[in-house]
Amino acid sequence: MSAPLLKAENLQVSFHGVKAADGVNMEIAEGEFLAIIGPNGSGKTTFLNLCTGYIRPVAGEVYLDGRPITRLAPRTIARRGIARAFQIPQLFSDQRVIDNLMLSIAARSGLWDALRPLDRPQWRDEAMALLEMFNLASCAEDIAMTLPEGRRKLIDIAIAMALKPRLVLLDEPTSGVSAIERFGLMETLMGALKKAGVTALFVEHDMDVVARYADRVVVWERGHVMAEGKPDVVLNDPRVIENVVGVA
Ligand SMILES: Nc1ncnc2c1ncn2[C@@H]1O[C@H](COP(=O)(O)OP(=O)(O)OP(=O)(O)O)[C@@H](O)[C@H]1O
Repeated sequence: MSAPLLKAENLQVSFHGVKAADGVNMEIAEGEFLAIIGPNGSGKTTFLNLCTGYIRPVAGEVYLDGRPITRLAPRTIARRGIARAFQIPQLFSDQRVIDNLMLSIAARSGLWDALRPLDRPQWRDEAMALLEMFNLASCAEDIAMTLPEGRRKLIDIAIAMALKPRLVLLDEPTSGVSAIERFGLMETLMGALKKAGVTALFVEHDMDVVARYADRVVVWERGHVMAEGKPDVVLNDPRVIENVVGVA
């Protein structure tokens, strides 16, 4: 079996005595779509922060392709191939969608400066290709804040894809999106990631979304993994139903 793309080993971190990571061990294989579920405050977002360098553990390691990344800066981790989209989309809301994309591409290439034009043909072409990936080409000229939350979430993920990641971490991709829009959003999102060959780890509270889109599920409880496996098995585990599914 090939080495995992990402591996976490015995991660530990506390905030004011609360163990937000209490011996986290988990792996994700290349190409996998992995869902993280768990009650509020169980440490799911903390885990994403540990994987992306936003916080550092007091013990434990995170490995990407077998190399430790635990104490690297967020920018360095992003360059190594882990991109992230947040629960609340991190967009320049008063800018056009295409500008949001071009800014990210320009920042990645290290060529952006405020005194030179942002709209360059090669950045525009790449931005349009990213928007097309997520069926967003028709809103390229729209101001980001005028779009519904589902589209804003997709734009945020398209921006994350500008980093050409191998792994994307998605914190609640369907939160704030209506039940009607949710499956359309996930269909577009997961279809695009699969086509691009990108591995995905997503935190999710909607168990129907998890059941449909996750290859595997890990269940968080008080800072560690309490169960994992195929969605149809895990989501029917009485312990998971009692602690997570029943309260989601
Ligand atoms: N930067 C921080 N400073 C202080 N406490 C924090 C910080 N980050 C997380 N915590 C605490 O750590 C615990 C785990 O929080 P975390 O946000 O990781 O949980 P979660 O499972 O993502 O919750 P939710 O489902 O509500 O988003 C909580 O008690 C939270 O208050």
